[in-house]
Amino acid sequence: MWSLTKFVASRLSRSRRFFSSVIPRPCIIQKRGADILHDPWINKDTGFPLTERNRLGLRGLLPPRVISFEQQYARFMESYRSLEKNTVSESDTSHVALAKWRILNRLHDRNETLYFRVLIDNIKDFAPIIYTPTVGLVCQNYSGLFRRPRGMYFSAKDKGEMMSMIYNWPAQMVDMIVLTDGSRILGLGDLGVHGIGIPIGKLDMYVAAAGLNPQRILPVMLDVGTNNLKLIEDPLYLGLRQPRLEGEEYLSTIDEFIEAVLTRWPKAIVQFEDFQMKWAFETLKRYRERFCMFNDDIQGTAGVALAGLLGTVRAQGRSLDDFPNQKIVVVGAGSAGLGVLSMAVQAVVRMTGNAETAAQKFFLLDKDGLITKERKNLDPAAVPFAKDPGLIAGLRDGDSLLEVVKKVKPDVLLGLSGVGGLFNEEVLKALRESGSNRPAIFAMSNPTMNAECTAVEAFKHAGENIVFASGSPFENVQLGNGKVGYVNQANNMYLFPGIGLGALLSGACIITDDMLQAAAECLASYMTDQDIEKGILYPSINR
Ligand SMILES: NC(=O)c1ccc[n+]([C@@H]2O[C@H](COP(=O)([O-])OP(=O)(O)OC[C@H]3O[C@@H](n4cnc5c(N)ncnc54)[C@H](O)[C@@H]3O)[C@@H](O)[C@H]2O)c1
Ligand SMILES: O=C(O)C[C@H](O)C(=O)O
Ligand SMILES: [Mg+2]
Repeated sequence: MWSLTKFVASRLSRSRRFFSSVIPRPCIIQKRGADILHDPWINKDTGFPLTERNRLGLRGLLPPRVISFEQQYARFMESYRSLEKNTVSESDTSHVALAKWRILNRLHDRNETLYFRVLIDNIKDFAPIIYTPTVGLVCQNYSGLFRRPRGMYFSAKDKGEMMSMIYNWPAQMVDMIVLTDGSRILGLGDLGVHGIGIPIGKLDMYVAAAGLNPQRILPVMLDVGTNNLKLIEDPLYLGLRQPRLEGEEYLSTIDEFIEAVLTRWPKAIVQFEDFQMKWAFETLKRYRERFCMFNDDIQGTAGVALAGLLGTVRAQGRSLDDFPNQKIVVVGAGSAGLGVLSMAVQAVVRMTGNAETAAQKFFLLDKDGLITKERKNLDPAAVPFAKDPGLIAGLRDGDSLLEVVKKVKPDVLLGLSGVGGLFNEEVLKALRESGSNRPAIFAMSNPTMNAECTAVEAFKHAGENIVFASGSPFENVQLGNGKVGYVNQANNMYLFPGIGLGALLSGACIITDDMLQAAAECLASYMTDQDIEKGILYPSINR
């Protein structure tokens, strides 16, 4: 009996392997009637054929005509495109972006199959709507836009209850969680519970770009209060109207949530997103050896920036071995800036075997200017990157960005400050004089308003020969003689879906620095010499 079972099982699994690539497997559902139409995971709207309407108790609950998936798709795209036609002036841009987000969001709430199909097929056009920059606008207006909840909300008031709450989530399995406490949403500051838009957008990218199962993802908001007074005073604010928890109280709340998640889904991967710097570093240190997690703003960003920096050396006509000789000024000593610096330094150490050389070529500024060893009360995470003041003649603690660019003459200016317009005309013109044959500008802060400069400004003031990348998307710039100034989107979206998918498929227990370094190098390696020569550092979003 045993061997017969084994024989049948082996036959079945072989035929299953053959057929699974050809025939879609049936989806067995317990629900019937209206419950199906209200479940976006299985709803097909008017697409249910008559046989299914009979079997599932849907007859009479839908208009009689069956509208095929393809017709529904075309109808959706037509309404979406008609919104574009209504844009008459620049000032309409954010209204139109929000209108586009609304119709995508309604589709998401109604019919996930169609939603993800249109998203995957039109990722280049739709990413700026469901993700950066429009998602920032959505978070800022969340209370007004809220119609239906998505994901889970745990709050400081739920202490002691989280273990049972986690079982309220309807899916049996969860592979990927994106978690935020809303304390630093893009460059928009503390948005409290409104920050849930970010985990939702990130997980949409996981499905669209990495093919994760949309029924096994979970966006989570951990609402520990907000220090944004405007929100606390708003009677319609949907989150806790109290100051943020601090210290042990804060950490024990996160601990309780993590314990609940890992009890129900021990293999779930957790991406920490948009935590203010102190908690971003603290939670990474606390959990990274204990379960499969990473901090996207520190580690994902670093990988994408490193790939861009490696591409830049090539674009300057130098060999990759020359990377350690690049002078790089990083503006912003927060979770993202420090993450980039530590990964870039690690890369140099790997190339040269010398930690001293590694630290020499990088210069770090925060809101108080250049950071040197003379700086008082420096955040411990920034200490390894503090400069020796005597390194370059006249370089002093607190030097302004303009002074630093003039004295250091960098090859790369990389902004993660969250301050729009920081790379002003004077700074960009000083970079032009740096002597680098092809200076690079990474204006990585999000959303668009917070970019350190626009693409047009960069090509205008720093010269047509630059390499340009920004965190939020900009159009390519038309230069003289019919030439094009290429705009790269240096955004962690190029890595986090792959990091999560890789961790999931490999069954990794933790995510190591070496894995992230490998991911960055892999991203850099996709680019051909022809792309790089044009100043293209990353694959197209469609790819
Ligand atoms: N492109 C991407 O993939 C990506 C990834 C992560 C973060 N970001 C963006 O980077 C920005 C910063 O994120 P973070 O998590 O590091 O924030 P953070 O608050 O931790 O750090 C901001 C840093 O900028 C410094 N700063 C502020 N004003 C400055 C000024 N005038 N001059 C120089 N430095 C100044 C602050 O002192 C601080 O060190 C945000 O806008 C975020 O959207 C982009
Ligand atoms: O969300 C993004 O677009 C990138 C990054 O994670 C950020 O915080 O800005
Ligand atoms: Mg982020």
